[in-house]
Amino acid sequence: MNDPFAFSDPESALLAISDDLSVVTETETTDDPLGRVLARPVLADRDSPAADVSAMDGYGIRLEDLNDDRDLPVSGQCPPGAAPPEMKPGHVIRIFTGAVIPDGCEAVIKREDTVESTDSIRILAATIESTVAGSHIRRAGENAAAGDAVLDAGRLISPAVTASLANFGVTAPEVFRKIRVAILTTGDEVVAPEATSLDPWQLRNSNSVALRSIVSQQAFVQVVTHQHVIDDRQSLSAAVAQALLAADVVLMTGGVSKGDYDYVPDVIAEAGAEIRFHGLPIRPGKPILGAVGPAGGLILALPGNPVSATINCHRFAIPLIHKMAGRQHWMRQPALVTLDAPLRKTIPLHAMLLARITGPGMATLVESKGSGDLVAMAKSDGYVCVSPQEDSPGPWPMFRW
Ligand SMILES: Nc1nc2c(c(=O)[nH]1)N[C@H]1C(S)=C(S)[C@@H](COP(=O)(O)OP(=O)(O)OC[C@H]3O[C@@H](n4cnc5c(N)ncnc54)[C@H](O)[C@@H]3O)O[C@H]1N2
Ligand code: MOO
Repeated sequence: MNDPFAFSDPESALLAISDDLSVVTETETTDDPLGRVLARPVLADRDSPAADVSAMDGYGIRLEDLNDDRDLPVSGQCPPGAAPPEMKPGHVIRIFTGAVIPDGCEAVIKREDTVESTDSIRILAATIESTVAGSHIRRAGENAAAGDAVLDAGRLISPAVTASLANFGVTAPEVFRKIRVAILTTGDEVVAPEATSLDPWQLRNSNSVALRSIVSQQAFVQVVTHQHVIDDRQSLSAAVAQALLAADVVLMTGGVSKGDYDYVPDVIAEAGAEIRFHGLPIRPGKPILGAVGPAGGLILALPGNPVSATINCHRFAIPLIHKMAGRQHWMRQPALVTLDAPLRKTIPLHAMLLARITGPGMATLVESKGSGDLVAMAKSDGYVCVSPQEDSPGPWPMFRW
């Protein structure tokens, strides 16, 4: 591990390594696009809205018929889902939200701004004053004209985007293929979570589950393998080589610091990867290693301590995987929170501290015994990122699980 650090903060390390990672180019169409990354811009197939439509339930009127001294006869109905009827001069037409505006109709009056009788209405004086051409009318193409690009390539398909896709008739958009992730945990003391009779020197493999949970929250990730390897150099080399062939991203935990069995850095270098950083000024996670594989894949070797592995997978792997998945805006913009109290001590490192949301823009730190405290981590909503030598309550960025 190099000291001084190759980068002074997590963002610089992320930006530097991101430049060398390969970004997916292969595409596919999917009828289940939620959470995937759009590979091509989407163009409006028709004006949106397709015609002038009413924004309210009420009455369509010509401006010349707007006056306060008479009842206006209602000449007919203009419902949505039908071509608009003709509108006679000197009359209003009953119109409904979303219905197409008939020829000659210049404004819509909301029905609550009228006094309604059986076959006529009287418009309230204040409404007559305020009504202008276009009142409560949505104009054809005001959202987008046919042929306009309404969604850019590189957009994450959120629930909001699915609605827009459906509106423009795109049911199976072209998206980038999924990013393949391999998870390799290491350590002779680590046993499967199913294990029931453990020796005191054994512990269950929580890192494999944490990493899988974090990456699987992204619909554009496919976990192709998750494997546990003992601290044996040859087994580790074989597992890393295999993972690099099978996956775009290899996430490892354990064996990355300074112990006699910490083969991970050497094995990664021997696999032909270029190590961009080994050690960053962060806590937890100081021994973290980031490398770029021979084909531009990401290798992130996270410290074995469970809180460290979880936080740093979330902090480093997720934005980089977003970049590799083709997302245009891949660097996250976490919300700022203010803590309910100043920090008890300062450290010369970027601290990532487990925290719980207590209200809008407010959080409290979760008491924790350190980077092995999975009990504290389960009580947290995420972690706040505090700059070196700071003890102020913030505001600080908070990443939520
Ligand atoms: N001399 C030094 N020693 C250590 C340093 C250092 O800078 N100098 N850094 C410390 C820090 S910080 C961390 S974090 C750990 C990271 O070490 P490793 O990545 O080599 O991790 P291990 O030693 O393999 O394991 C640490 C800890 O985590 C447990 N573990 C490992 N894998 C799993 C898993 N899959 N699921 C659950 N728990 C796991 C393991 O049993 C250990 O208790 O190094 C410090 N030492
Ligand atoms: O990364 Mo270590 O987790 O600071 O204990």
